[in-house]
Amino acid sequence: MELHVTLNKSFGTFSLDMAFTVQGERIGVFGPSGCGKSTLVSLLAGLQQPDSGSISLDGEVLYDSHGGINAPPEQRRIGIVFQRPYLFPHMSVKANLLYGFKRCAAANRTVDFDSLVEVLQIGHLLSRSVHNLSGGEKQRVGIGRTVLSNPRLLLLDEPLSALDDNLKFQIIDYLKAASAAFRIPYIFISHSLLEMRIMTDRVLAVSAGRIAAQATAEELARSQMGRSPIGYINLLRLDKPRRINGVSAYAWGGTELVISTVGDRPEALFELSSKDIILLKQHPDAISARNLLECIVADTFHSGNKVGVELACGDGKLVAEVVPEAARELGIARGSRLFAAIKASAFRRLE
Ligand SMILES: Nc1ncnc2c1ncn2[C@@H]1O[C@H](COP(=O)(O)OP(=O)(O)OP(=O)(O)O)[C@@H](O)[C@H]1O
Repeated sequence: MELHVTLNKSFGTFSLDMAFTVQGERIGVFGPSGCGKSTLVSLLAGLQQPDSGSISLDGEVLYDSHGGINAPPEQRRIGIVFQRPYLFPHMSVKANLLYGFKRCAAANRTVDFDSLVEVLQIGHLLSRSVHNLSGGEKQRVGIGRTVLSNPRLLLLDEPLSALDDNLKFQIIDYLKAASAAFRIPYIFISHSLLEMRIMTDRVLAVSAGRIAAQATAEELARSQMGRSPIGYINLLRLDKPRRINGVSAYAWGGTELVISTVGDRPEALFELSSKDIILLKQHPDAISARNLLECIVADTFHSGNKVGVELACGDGKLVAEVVPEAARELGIARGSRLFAAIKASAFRRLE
């Protein structure tokens, strides 16, 4: 997918003024509340008209204020998944799913109904009314209805914001699976950097109606580390826990991580903040932290008033943060050897 955009739109004191070109299949639009993310979505989809500018998607001009081009939403073939799915209350799940499909020109119908139902695991819901579906089921039906309208681009407008953590990760898997199965690129909109890192390859960072940066989510996470109260979040997918004395030990990077959460799942995603890793120059005699990892400094970076330290711990990678004075005292430089101490309780299970 290749998108060229130049857009201007003003409402009262707010003005959106964006110009960008972006290529890829998993694009993110990241920014705080009120920065203009949803306005961008509605301008791209043709739900609102810009004051001026142009939009071209894969070489096709959808909007051009100079050329007098303004393709209506149905011709743009851009599907939107909203924070809350607007399902038709008087229709069954199946009728809701088929709504967009029936309106889509036969030549554009590349998404097969049965395959979609399987990808989203909604076969058992088809004859149900939408009234008593759970939040996660509703969202799956909403995704299904949008995907079945056979869009060439999906705009995912904060589709996870109304869901609790557990459900969020289920829906992430369904969104990724549907986009991959039917080869539909997406633009994922969110104020969550964590979601950006899980869902996207390239991110447009938006601030006050402007594109502040275009980067990978990883680059953004590192650049925000020193300014963020939660630091840099290490994401660790761990599996096959062993239960020992009320804690779990997961194989990781050729060693083991001891985590105090005892889960029932064979595999889970954990987060660990860069703030929760203590670096030591020498092996201590004894330490209360249950994890003491021998590491090599793979890289360092500056972020705000902190130094980020990328650690290679066997085959595993972690990012820790220290103040510059600590970096000097520890002699931190690429290739230096350190110990990383992490409490078993510092890991938080995300799914
Ligand atoms: N139709 C409108 N009329 C007047 N102001 C509007 C209109 N639509 C949006 N705005 C204003 O434009 C700004 C950007 O709104 P927008 O909904 O695009 O932000 P957002 O980044 O999506 O925020 P959030 O994450 O909270 O949904 C806000 O200040 C909003 O109040």
